[in-house]
Amino acid sequence: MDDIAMRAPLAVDGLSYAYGRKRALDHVSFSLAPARVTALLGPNGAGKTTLFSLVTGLFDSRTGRIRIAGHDLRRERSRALSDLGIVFQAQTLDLDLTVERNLRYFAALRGLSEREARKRIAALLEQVGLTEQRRHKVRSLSGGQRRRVEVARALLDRPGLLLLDEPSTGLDIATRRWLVDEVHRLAHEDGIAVLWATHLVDEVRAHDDLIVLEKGKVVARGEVERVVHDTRANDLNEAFTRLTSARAEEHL
Ligand SMILES: Nc1ncnc2c1ncn2[C@@H]1O[C@H](COP(=O)(O)OP(=O)(O)OP(=O)(O)O)[C@@H](O)[C@H]1O
Repeated sequence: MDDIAMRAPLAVDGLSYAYGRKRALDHVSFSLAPARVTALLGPNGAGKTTLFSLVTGLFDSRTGRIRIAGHDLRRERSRALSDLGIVFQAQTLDLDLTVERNLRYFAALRGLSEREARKRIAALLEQVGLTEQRRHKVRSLSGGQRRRVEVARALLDRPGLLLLDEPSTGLDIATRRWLVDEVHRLAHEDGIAVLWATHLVDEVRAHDDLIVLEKGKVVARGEVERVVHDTRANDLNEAFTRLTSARAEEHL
């Protein structure tokens, strides 16, 4: 790992993971730059969720290394995780609590003071357009509104790194568009490094960074335009098909 990667918002080096004999990640290495959106693109089963489980400390691997903002996840776990915000693929809010209560519990878990939490929650609810719904039970919100609450929750503790695991699954078009715009704004204006796992090519923008994962391996990495160019494709859709189906053929 070089010096820049050592201090990157996220640096993954030689990471492997297996479920029993099933290898899910195979020597994965990459680092993220601050203030950039990096799309982690891979077909179903490529290993995206496994990678997220390792980066969030849910799983542990003896093979390879993860550093968040320069802190080794294994040796300085709480410092490393304190810089991380995450939106999971599955819905993780308490449905019987109000929007505000959900956020306050999380703020307390993260060690925010009452005063700081109140200020931060008000600002974030404004930002995600849910001030009016703050006293509503989450159960009464639409899927899109729930996702907005989860984005607000991920940002409560001002993370330098934001992970989103297929966050647009099941969302309406307007919320999907909002999410893609909001995530880019957070990166470009607030300097957050974003890792966005998806299998939907249309959520990726030309100037984003890209990591293509296929069968647990990184098969392409770099700015989207560069990957498209290097694959001799006309667009990302074609590049993605080539990168992933070429691999599939190799395995036949
Ligand atoms: N608990 C498990 N036990 C055994 N194999 C698993 C388990 N979880 C995942 N796998 C396998 O590991 C590989 C990677 O799965 P993973 O869920 O990380 O991929 P993914 O890219 O997130 O896919 P998806 O887009 O479908 O969520 C797949 O082959 C999957 O079948």
